[in-house]
Amino acid sequence: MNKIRISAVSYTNTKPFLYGLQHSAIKDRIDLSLDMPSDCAQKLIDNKVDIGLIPVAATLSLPHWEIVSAYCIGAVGPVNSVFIFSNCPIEQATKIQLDPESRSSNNLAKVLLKNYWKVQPQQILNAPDYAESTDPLTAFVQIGDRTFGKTEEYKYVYDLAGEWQKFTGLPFVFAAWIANKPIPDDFIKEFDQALRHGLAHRHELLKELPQRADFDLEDYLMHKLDFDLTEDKKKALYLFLDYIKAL
Ligand SMILES: C=C(O[C@@H]1C=C(C(=O)O)C=C[C@H]1O)C(=O)O
Repeated sequence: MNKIRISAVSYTNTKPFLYGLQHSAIKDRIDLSLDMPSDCAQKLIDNKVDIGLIPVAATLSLPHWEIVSAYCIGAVGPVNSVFIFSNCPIEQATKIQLDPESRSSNNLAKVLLKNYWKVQPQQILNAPDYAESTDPLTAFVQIGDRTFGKTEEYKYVYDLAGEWQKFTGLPFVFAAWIANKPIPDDFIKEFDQALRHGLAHRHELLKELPQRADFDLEDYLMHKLDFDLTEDKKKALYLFLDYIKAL
């Protein structure tokens, strides 16, 4: 049988899932690539893979999509790796630079700016200096490992999963395991078992990861990230998609 092609996120947040896949027999049934989230989405849209751990915002670009796992990259409150960094209070920012690696968080920033902070700074895609701001009125979105240890560098720091929870009272789903075609039930079952195995072995994984003085990896993988795709998270996912459509 042909292998199932899978694109997963290349950040630390996905390492528990990778640990599970690599320590399960399913590794021989998959062809796995690691990509930045925007590329996970594009590969699924272009049918270069069958399943992707894709930013949920990208489902709006798929003619057909199905959630194939009970797990996700989510958070209940602050996630500690998805931020708007700013030199001024967000209500005063005139420009917001978006992160080219993101699809969900860029949209989450847009949804919150419009509906929660009720401001409309100019949105800048692909700014040459997208990962920093020296301008007093320019803020920027940043996701993933590049944000680790960066919260001391800017005067105003907004954790977007935390802000979403203040706005809606709900958790948030950044990325979910999504297929662009029907996947055999036996594969889905084995795949989810492997992901569950990885989540159950996060302490073993943490021993393999290089520790950092400026970021609490254990707190991040054990507490800040919340991997269960609960009913509340699904509710949040569909609400988020509705907000994006209304942008
Ligand atoms: C929590 C995170 O979630 C992510 C954010 C994504 C996005 O903004 O599109 C997509 C996948 C996840 O990696 C993170 O990257 O820090």
